[in-house]
Amino acid sequence: MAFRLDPATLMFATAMLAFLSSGFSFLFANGTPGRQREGVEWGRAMLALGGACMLWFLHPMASMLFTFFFANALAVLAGVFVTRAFLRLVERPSSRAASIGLAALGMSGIIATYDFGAPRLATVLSIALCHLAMVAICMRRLMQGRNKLPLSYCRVMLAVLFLLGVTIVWRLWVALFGAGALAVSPFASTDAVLATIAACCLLIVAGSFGFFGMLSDRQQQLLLEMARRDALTGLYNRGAFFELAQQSLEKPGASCALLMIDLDHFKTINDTHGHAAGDAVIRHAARLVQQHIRVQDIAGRYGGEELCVFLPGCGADAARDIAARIHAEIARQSVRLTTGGNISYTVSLGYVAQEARATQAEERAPTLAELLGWADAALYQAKRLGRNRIHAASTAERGLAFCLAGQ
Ligand SMILES: Nc1nc2c(ncn2[C@@H]2O[C@H](COP(=O)(O)OP(=O)(O)OP(=O)(O)O)[C@@H](O)[C@H]2O)c(=O)[nH]1
Repeated sequence: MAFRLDPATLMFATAMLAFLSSGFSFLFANGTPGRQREGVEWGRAMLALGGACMLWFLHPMASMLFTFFFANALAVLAGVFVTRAFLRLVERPSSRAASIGLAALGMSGIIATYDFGAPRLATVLSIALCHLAMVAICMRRLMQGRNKLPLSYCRVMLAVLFLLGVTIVWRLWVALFGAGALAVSPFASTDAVLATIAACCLLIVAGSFGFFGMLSDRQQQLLLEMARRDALTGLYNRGAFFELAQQSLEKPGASCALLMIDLDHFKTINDTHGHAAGDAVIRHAARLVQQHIRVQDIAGRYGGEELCVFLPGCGADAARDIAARIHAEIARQSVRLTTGGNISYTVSLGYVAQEARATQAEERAPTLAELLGWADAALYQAKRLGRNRIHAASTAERGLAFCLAGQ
């Protein structure tokens, strides 16, 4: 017995699936910190797709305005929202103008048919072009952003989009060169029409699975990153700093440096301007430090008003340059308070630089605790010599820090 799906039943099932997926998308988006906008966009896409399928399903009992104009307009909107959701997912949100352009492309054929009596083929053509543009943009962006996205979900999404693209082209081909008017009706029981509705189901089920898989993975990464950051400054917290610096230190051979930065007379700033102003000063210093280091450097908040930076691959000269830049920039700038007025402040810096081990093979590599001890001893010297200065850990200070650590 030949098995054949009837388009109306398939359309009804697709509408129900889309509404279900839309509900889950909104729930998911609202339940995650920061109300994920890409989840909201996906929810809108599913709602529009469900609405379009439901209106098509109701075609025997509703007017052309609903079953043709609104239904096709919702199908176009679904494509626009899917594109917006993907672009947000890969952190390249689409502009309003681009979304309007995509919607206008899809709507042009619908308006030509409904208002100006153009053949229905114009509608099929404009919607197909709009949806093909959606598939092309989403696939391109997914390919570009695949290094940052979980590979398995990314593959699922690419496969779904590819199949969707193939069925759209097939349907367009049949509509252009196939069995005339029958081929363009969404209720024609042709293979191309059935395949298009089945591809919609695939987009809803496998597409939603892939999309939310990628979204929840990214959310997890975000939460992990937040747990490693200091809430006031956004730099790494003490634990994360130790972990990352230790990992970097374990890479064999290369030189490295460690910088300790302490705000001068910070208690006076707090006492004079209040704790909120003190917080603003710490944030300001952290921002300047972050601006003057390289991407591979690791900046952390060591405690209170003390910041630290691990500089992998940096010898003594480079470490001195970076310290000098931070020191000079902080002395040059002042913090503008929201309550009015400015605060000028200075910092003291201590650093230690460890040259590449290849040149001193006989020496044992220092541990992170030792580097921290030496940089701290250098910072103590900078404070003792009058503050607002940079001090490099000398051999004597290295010895002193060794003794203190050994006590
Ligand atoms: N506003 C604010 N103050 C903090 C924070 N953490 C630590 N402090 C304050 O920072 C001050 C540090 O004071 P001290 O250790 O005496 O250092 P200082 O006044 O900077 O003196 P020197 O370091 O010797 O120049 C203390 O009063 C702490 O209460 C913070 O997160 N926000």
